[in-house]
Order: sequence, then C-alpha cells, then structure tokens
Amino acid sequence: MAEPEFLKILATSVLSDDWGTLTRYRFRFRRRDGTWQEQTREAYDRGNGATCLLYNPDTDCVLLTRQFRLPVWLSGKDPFLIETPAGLLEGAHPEDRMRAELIEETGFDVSRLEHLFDVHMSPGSVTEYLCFFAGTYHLNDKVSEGGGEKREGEDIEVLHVPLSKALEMIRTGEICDAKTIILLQDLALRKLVPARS
Ligand SMILES: Nc1nc2c(ncn2[C@@H]2O[C@H](COP(=O)(O)OP(=O)(O)O[C@H]3O[C@H](CO)[C@@H](O)[C@H](O)[C@@H]3O)[C@@H](O)[C@H]2O)c(=O)[nH]1
Ligand SMILES: [Mg+2]
Repeated sequence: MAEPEFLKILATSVLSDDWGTLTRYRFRFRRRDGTWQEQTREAYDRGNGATCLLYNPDTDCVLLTRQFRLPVWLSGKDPFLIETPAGLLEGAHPEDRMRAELIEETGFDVSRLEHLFDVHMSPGSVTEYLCFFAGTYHLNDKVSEGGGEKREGEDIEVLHVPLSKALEMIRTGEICDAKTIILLQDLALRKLVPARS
C-alpha cells in the first residue's frame, strides 16, 4: 500500500502469523503542527467480515444467534454471546458471503439484502471492518437447521426474538455485542423514521 505524505514506515516485524497476522510497525507520523513523531503500534489482521440483521414483518421478530466466544470468556463476561449472524469474507463478495453465512448459521435463505454501511470494529488495533446488511425473512425461507459448521467447531443456537424484547435486552446487558446493538438500533430508527424514496 502506498504511504501517504504524513506517514513513513520505518520497520515491520511479524509477531505472530497463524490464524491471523499480528504485526508490529515502527513509523514516523507527521503531526498536525508539522513536526514528525516516531511511534510503535501493533495491528492484528484477520481479514474483513459481514453481518446482517434479518427482520420478520409477520411476527415482528429478529433472527439472532447465540454461541460460545472464547475472548468474551477471557474478559470475565458471559461467553454465550447473542449476536447477529456474521462471517469472515475470505475474499468473497460481501453480499454473497453474507447470504451463504446466513444459511450456514441460521438455515434461512433470503433473496435480497440491503447494504447499510461498513464499520471498523476496533480501529486502534484490528484492521477488520464489517459490512453491515439488513434484510427480511419469513418462516418459509427456512432451508436447513443452521447451527454452523460442526467440523470447524461452530455450535450456533438460532433465536427468533421479538424486536421490542431485543431492544430491551440491550438495556439489561443480555445483548452486549457491538454489531448486534448497531443493527437493532438501526432497525428501530428505520421503523421510527421510514426512509424517503
Ligand atoms: N483454527 C482457528 N479457527 C478459527 C480461529 N478463529 C476463528 N476460527 C474459525 O473460523 C470460523 C469463523 O467463522 P465465521 O462465522 O466466518 O466468523 P465469526 O467467528 O462468526 O466472526 C464474525 O464475527 C466476528 C465478531 O463479530 C467478526 O469479528 C468477524 O469478522 C466475523 O464477522 C469459525 O469456524 C471458527 O471456528 C482461530 O483462531 N483458529
Ligand atoms: Mg459467524
């Protein structure tokens, strides 16, 4: 990647290169007052991802998942996290990847997703951004049980939660995942203020 005029990379050192790549960068950064300052930062690269909130207008429910997340357990919180379905892009087109991920994780095959925005989830240390999608599902869109890829260790519970209950679960702390909170609040806002065509 070409360096912008305010940045000079002096050295890079790969600290770990397994599932993702953790690299230490030493660089010179030109401050707003024009002076240059040397800094060291570590960046973890595990690619980019996509996430999606599906809403069922017949039942007023949203489709969520619950699965064990080791890093959440390490932080001392309840590790069975309630989340919107999400997956790594692995080089695929975000919408195609998201639709495939929805089938794998929830068993629902939906035809069209709306791309909302891309969000950096942890910009101080992780390169990843997530492509956010919204869509509609109906109970007859179900094509399989979902649950994720057992051979990859996934054991995903599928939840149909009334939207009002899901919003309340943000307040109670039962839903405490950033992408899930963003998408639930976005849906609530869009229902409150429908987009003008
Ligand atoms: N061997 C190995 N496998 C891993 C590791 N981390 C994840 N995996 C496997 O890689 C697959 C990742 O599953 P996805 O559904 O593609 O991703 P995700 O874990 O749900 O992550 C999604 O949500 C995250 C949290 O919001 C996002 O950070 C991520 O970008 C993605 O959207 C799973 O089968 C998981 O077991 C690891 O460190 N080592
Ligand atoms: Mg996933």
